[in-house]
Amino acid sequence: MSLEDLRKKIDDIDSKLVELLNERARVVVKVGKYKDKNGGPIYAPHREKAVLEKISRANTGPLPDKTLTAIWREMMSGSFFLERPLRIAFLGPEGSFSHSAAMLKFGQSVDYEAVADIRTIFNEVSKGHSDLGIVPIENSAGGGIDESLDAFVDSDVYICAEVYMAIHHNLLANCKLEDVKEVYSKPEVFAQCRKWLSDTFTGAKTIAVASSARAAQMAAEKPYTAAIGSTAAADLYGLKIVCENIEDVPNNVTRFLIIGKQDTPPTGDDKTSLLFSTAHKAGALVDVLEVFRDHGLNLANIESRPSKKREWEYYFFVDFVGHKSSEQAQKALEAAKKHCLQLSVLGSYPKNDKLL
Ligand SMILES: O=C(O)C(=O)C[C@]1(C(=O)O)C=C[C@@H](O)C=C1
Repeated sequence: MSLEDLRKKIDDIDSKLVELLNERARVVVKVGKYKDKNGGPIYAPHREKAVLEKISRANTGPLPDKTLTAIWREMMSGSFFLERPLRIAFLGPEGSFSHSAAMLKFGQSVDYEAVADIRTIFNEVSKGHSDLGIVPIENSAGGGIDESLDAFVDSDVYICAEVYMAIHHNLLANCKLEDVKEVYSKPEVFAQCRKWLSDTFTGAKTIAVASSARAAQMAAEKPYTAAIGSTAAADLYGLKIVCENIEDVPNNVTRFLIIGKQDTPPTGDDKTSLLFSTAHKAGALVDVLEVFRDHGLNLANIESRPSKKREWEYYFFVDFVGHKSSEQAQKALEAAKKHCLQLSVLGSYPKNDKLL
């Protein structure tokens, strides 16, 4: 067959695909009307998981799963647009890692709201100014993100989903490496590049700012300064990539949480996040953790933060594998409460959604 014939075939298939996509979209419009009438959140993470799994199972190739997943994520972004355009708050400005994660997860057909700090994301969602927010919670090399953990303590938002994204850091500047006098970034980013920074610079000062994208904006404005950030930030703010992939650990992954005011139903493959505090007495934390062991619930993560109310009193953040609605989880939560000053479930959500 000639190239022209092959391209004619592609054109015919494309026309059929457009028709099929719009046939799906017309059903989505009906789903939107149903939700309007009967209630129910526009974003349905449990259904999204089921759709993406079904697509992978149906895929016999030659397209890789990741291509189809990206297409379907974009299609579901279009679904939001048709049902009710969603507004999603992220740690801005544009070009931050949170922005990349948000766009990979929610696509091109939603509205994004860039805010200046993580607490504002919680406030925007809490007040209903944004439907959802995306917040970094943990990095594979640097550990917990304190600002996000602390914001959960006095917020009424829930966790409705989690996503993991590989993070590559770059030194961005408009001068030579040896001329850099100041380096801007987020404290957590410095922590992820600590070895590289100490091996590379003797004189340059590191200056902490609210986000890596804000750092890039600042480095673009002041001579002989650099930022550590994404390649997207370099493009957006007109900086050169002076050194690539400077993270100390090659598999540098950040876990982000999607926060909202909605609950996510079980999928059979879920995680639950808890926040609790215990009295400052010997064995108090162990008593709580033993409850989960005794109920056969596998703990996936534990973090602590000072309560800031009384010295040496802490808030604990624990994730277990399973959904809060299961009988096993209900019993464990009842029992755990007896050992806590206060315990709240931050949310149950589908486990382990990996972004490309
Ligand atoms: O099933 C729904 O609730 C929908 O809104 C449809 C749909 C889809 O396009 O398949 C869109 C968005 C949701 O997050 C999940 C699924």
